[in-house]
Amino acid sequence: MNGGKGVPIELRGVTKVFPGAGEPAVQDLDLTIEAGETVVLLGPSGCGKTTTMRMINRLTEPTSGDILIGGRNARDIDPDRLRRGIGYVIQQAGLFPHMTVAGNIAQVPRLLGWDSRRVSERVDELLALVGLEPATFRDRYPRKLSGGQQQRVGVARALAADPPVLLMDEPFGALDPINRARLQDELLRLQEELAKTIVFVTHDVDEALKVGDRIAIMQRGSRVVQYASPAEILAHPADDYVEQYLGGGSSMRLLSLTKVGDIGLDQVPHATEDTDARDLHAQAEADGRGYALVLDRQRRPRRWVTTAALAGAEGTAGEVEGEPAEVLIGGRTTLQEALEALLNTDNDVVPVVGRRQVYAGAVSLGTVQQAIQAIKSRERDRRRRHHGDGA
Ligand SMILES: Nc1ncnc2c1ncn2[C@@H]1O[C@H](COP(=O)(O)OP(=O)(O)OP(=O)(O)O)[C@@H](O)[C@H]1O
Repeated sequence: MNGGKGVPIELRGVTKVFPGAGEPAVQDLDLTIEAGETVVLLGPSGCGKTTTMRMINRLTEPTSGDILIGGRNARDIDPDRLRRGIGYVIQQAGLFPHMTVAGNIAQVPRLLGWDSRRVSERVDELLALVGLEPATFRDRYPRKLSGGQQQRVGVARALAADPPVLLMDEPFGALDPINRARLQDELLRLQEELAKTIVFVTHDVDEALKVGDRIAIMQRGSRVVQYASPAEILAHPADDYVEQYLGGGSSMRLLSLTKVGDIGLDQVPHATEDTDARDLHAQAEADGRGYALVLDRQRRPRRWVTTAALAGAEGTAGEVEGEPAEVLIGGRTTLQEALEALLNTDNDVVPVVGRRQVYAGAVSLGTVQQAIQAIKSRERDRRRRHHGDGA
């Protein structure tokens, strides 16, 4: 396996029976993970998530079945070599206490025989990548770091040799909620850049929904009850077990998953400040909402004006008095955040801006509601098609 972008992983009929155990920890598991995808294994304690993950890097050997990584059978790859191509992050980082941060990160590159200059450049690059100032952190010992910092170093270490695959076993499980959310955000950012194939174990539903491209919801014996995107799982849980596991609030969760830039936006009457006020007035009248948005010449939202103020105005739209449009949201804002913004302004819409704050549309309560309904019906159709095809 060469470094770099993710490769697919395929589990075929994988079973693991631990010696002396009554039932298999993993039974006849089939799972396909696409290249560059983050797949979350989600399920209750003891259902077999960790065992499944540890078979991918051969820390645990399957009793039967095949695991293909980038098309090659893991069984045919020397375990040490295999593990150098697979970054592994565990809860509480598992850093070596007697080694500095740099020493910990440099482990695999040194094993690979990189020269010391290349190693130290890589260490600094990775520290910066995970948000730690290299000069401050490279020579520290793990005990001098907070839990969140240790976990960042753990991620840097796993990425050291640029492996195509990352296994993350409850990586943020020991962190407080704020640091946990922060590291989840960082992981999403990193993944956008690196496109590794990531297998991520958690039993936290919100974490799974946030970081997963797809989620495998498991029961005992690693039996997969549903394997689908977060939106599909929320819109259409496969059965009562999944529904219970999600614990309700599916629509609320869809709000926190969906980005404003991905939904159909509303349009409010709008014009740039050099437009004739009468034109904007005509637009506002036709719209009937009672207000319009004036943009500056770069099309950035500037102020709200009422239809009444526009009526009879003779000059340009920019000369009409109004309230400054202070609350704006970007396309990467979640619907949940957009709702908060809506609740915190006196207006019933919030303008959405794109690059360079250019006006792109607006969000209202109605827009949010329609978006959630659209997601649900889209997922329903997808499901129907899927079942139709499979019949
Ligand atoms: N080394 C082992 N020897 C014997 N049994 C084991 C071993 N490792 C795991 N098991 C058993 O296999 C089953 C699955 O364990 P596993 O750790 O994979 O579950 P998990 O879903 O990751 O749980 P958790 O969320 O608590 O980590 C459990 O019944 C566990 O007791």
